Amino acid sequence: MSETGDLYLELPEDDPFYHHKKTLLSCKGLGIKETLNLSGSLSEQLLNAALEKLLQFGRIANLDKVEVYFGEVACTPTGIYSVRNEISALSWILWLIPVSCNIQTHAVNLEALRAAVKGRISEVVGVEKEETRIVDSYGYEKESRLVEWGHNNGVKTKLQIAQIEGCGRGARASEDLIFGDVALEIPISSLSFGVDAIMELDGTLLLDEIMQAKELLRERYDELVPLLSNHQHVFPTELYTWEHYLWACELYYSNSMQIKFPDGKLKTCLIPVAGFLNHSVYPHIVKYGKVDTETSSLKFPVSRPCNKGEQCFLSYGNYSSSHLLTFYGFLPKGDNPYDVIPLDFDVIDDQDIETDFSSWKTHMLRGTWLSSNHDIFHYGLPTPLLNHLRRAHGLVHHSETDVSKS
Ligand SMILES: C[S@@+](CC[C@H](N)C(=O)[O-])C[C@H]1O[C@@H](n2cnc3c(N)ncnc32)[C@H](O)[C@@H]1O
Repeated sequence: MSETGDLYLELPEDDPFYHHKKTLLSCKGLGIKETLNLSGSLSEQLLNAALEKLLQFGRIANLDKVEVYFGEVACTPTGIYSVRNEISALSWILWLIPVSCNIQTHAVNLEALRAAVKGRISEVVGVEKEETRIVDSYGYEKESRLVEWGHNNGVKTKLQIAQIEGCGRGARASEDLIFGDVALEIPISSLSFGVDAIMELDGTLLLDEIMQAKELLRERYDELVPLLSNHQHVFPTELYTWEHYLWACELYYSNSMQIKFPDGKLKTCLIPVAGFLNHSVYPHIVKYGKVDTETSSLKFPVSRPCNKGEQCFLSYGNYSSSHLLTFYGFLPKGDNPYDVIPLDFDVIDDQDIETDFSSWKTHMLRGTWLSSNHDIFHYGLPTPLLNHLRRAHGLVHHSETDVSKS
């Protein structure tokens, strides 16, 4: 925000879908850099217009691969691409609006804009909310002991563990949470279960299970690795270490999260308490995974309100329902925008494709098998796929299919 009351929006050049997003922005009459003037006294109408422009930009800036691919056709009449995208776009806008400003009129406008964005955040999920039936709170001793261990080791949480119908255990808000509230904060020192944390489980069946599982993994590793070392050219020793093997198993057993540490390294961690958070296509927590260097902790802020007693959901990632079923053993409720079928086509021999950055090299279709709407025309064919098919049949020259020119 400048002294003149301007708010600057910019699509970062290192965005992995920069060229596609640039094209989508231009379809909306927007550039990769936009300025929003918030000076003077703004009428409600002007403020709404500013919010719409911010949202159009924010939605496109926050699209992921699948959303970019279906960008044109997926956008609903309300302008929403997906619940995940809408939540990310609105929270991106909130981070962008400065919290303070010396000039009184600008400050009033900023406050009104923040209030309007917060209003939209509360409305995003609306009737699609996931209903949660709590079976029991803190019903099991070992979960309570883990939470207690967390408290003693600097874990701060506004969540309670509960037995939830259809989800096993889950986490629910122990107080009303609004945008930006940190639902869970784990100190860097507790980002993986150490020996002392595991020893908290002493005397429980869970500890036996963990120890047995670890022993079994070690046995399997000890059996396997000597065989691999006979074929070093295929299985280089440095890749088949005990640490790498454990890492793969942790992933396999699905409770881990990929966390970026202050040294820039990505590590797979089993995070206490966070491991109780269930997944939803209408998540509360979407922005996590990087250690905050100022506090040396990992924070899980909510991006939409979660009322006291409501189950607090995380987004595990942009996974299809079949992936969630295969690797996590459950089907998410509601229409999952990541239910897509990848399509494999031969590359078309067209020189323009090499130079056109906004051309797709892989394609996909929306999978309707798990959707509540099986109507064949509900999703339609995505524009990049149609363009590819037209080019393959020589119906149109590649450059003519550029959406910005259509
Ligand atoms: C990280 S754990 C979450 C805590 C887990 N519910 C428990 O009882 O320990 C991931 C597992 O939770 C379950 N889960 C996560 N989200 C779910 C959902 N929306 N519906 C049903 N089960 C879910 C799946 O079994 C998944 O493999």
